[in-house]
Amino acid sequence: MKQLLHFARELHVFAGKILYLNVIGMVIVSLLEGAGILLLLPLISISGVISISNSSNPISKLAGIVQHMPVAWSLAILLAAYLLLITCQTLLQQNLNHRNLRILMGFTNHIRMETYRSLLQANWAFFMSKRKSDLINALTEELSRVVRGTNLLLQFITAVIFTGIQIGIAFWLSPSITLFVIVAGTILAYFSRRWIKKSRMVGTESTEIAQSYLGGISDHFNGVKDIKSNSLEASRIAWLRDWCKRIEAEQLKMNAIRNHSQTFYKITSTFLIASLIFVSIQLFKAQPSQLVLIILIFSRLWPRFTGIQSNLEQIASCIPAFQSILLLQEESAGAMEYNEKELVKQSTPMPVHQGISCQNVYFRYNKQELAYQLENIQVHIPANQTTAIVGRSGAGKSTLIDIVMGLLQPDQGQVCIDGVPLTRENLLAFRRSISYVPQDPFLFNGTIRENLLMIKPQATEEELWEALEFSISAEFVRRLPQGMDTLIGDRGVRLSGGERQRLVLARAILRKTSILVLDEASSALDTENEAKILAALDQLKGKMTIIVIAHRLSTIRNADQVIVVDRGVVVQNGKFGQLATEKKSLLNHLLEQQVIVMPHG
Ligand SMILES: Nc1ncnc2c1ncn2[C@@H]1O[C@H](COP(=O)(O)OP(=O)(O)OP(=O)(O)O)[C@@H](O)[C@H]1O
Repeated sequence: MKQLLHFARELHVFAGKILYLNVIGMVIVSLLEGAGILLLLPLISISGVISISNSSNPISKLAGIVQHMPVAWSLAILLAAYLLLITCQTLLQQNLNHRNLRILMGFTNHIRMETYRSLLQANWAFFMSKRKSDLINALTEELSRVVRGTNLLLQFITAVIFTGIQIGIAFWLSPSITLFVIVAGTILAYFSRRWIKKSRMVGTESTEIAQSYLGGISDHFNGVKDIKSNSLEASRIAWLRDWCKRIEAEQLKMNAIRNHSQTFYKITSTFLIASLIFVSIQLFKAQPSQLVLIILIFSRLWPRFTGIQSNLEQIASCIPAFQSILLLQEESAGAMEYNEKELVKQSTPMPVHQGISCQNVYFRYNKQELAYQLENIQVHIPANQTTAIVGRSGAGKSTLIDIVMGLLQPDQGQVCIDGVPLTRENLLAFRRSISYVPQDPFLFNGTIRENLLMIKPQATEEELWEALEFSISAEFVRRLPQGMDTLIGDRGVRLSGGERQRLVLARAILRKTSILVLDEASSALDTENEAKILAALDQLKGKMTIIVIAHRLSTIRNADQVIVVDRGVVVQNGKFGQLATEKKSLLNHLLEQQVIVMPHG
């Protein structure tokens, strides 16, 4: 219940005054409904079905109001009052429904935004520890369950208010009978606890099942080429068949819980009404009119009461979704790289005058393991020069770049920019001065123009073409049927690997940052285009700090500095010409093989 209370509190903080107004509205609606029921009594009395005695109980008083009027008059007055009450109640109810929906949408959008914002502000290590599909599941399926849960919570509040007021009216009419029903209702609530508990357990299972579905489906579409070319269809079908069995079992279990509880509620309700009538007549000697009214009230009240029970069950099944969203928010807040204030404070890129240095940097991915992926790294990357990082596959090149960009935090040692340690105080400003071209470039499912403008929304047509020319993309873009407005498909699938890389380079150039980081960015290019890009990058020499993970001999020839990494340690560092002549060195060995390193994946 802790999580539910937390969300109820959040709902309270978010909606504040509107929530109170709605609660007042609900009280009025329930009072109107109660009054409508009370009006039925004088009507019954006029009709002569039941005669109201002249005793002093509230029912007799109510019936007495109209007893002395002519029948036609009293009937007309009562019916008009009844009509007015019901009209007011319906209109107010309609208005409340609309306001409740606004609270619901506003609140769930608030949770959505908060969760997404905290995810965006989380560090890279957090994302490496999470399954992508689990995060997607949280932002889609789990959030929609939170919407449902919030809706149920609002319904629950309404039901509790309605029931409370109707119990109040019933108490006014007959305290003893009402007390009897409250005791019976409490016993019913006590026994229904196990269904609430069971619903919650099945709800946890639903979260896991939804996660495994999304995980499996995204694995499928990420690896569809592998599946097709390696004939793995049968194993995928087997996976889906297993999943279908799980979801079927889960749904049946949920339905069984609902069926059992509903059957229990129905039978006990009937038993209770029967006992109520028996007790009223035999023990409390109730008047027929009082009995009719009590039955009237409770025949309306009971469905609400049992409604509250099933409402609680459904809320319980949504609690795991609340929990997982809350956990995600907590985890991402714990991994927060920067907050809103820092985002505003560090909005301008940080200039780098002397360079970036790693001082005694140690790093390991798994903090429980003894082995480090990077050990005692001491390197200086001078500003406005080109630094190439080389080494065998798995040597630690990408990890080193991630440390340099402040994506990963060293376990020991530090990264300094112009001698100033890279901390939360300057991380964002430093990151704003970097353009990064990864191994697997990220392109949106949109047009080439949209993909470029995403980086710099106010870029002019001239600037866009300039960036495309620089990255040797202008020619192929011109040849496309809609030029820059051509749709490039999911992650740019309609383009070749080399075209994708060149576009991402154009995007990086468009940002006009002072640091350009290329992680094996030219691997998918043919020799001719690679030569052109290298020539273009050469023009940037002295104007930009370029860090490149190099896989080909050609890439590092023009570098001002080469850093050779092996098994997490820097084994050589210096000018290419000098390092290449060192006999029996790793660089020499790699050069002899003509390929610096085979890219992984
Ligand atoms: N997320 C991770 N969790 C645990 N270990 C990791 C993770 N990423 C990389 N490693 C390990 O860290 C080491 C260095 O990996 P890294 O990706 O930095 O190598 P690399 O030199 O860039 O390789 P390649 O040239 O193949 O891309 C490898 O042993 C790798 O298995």
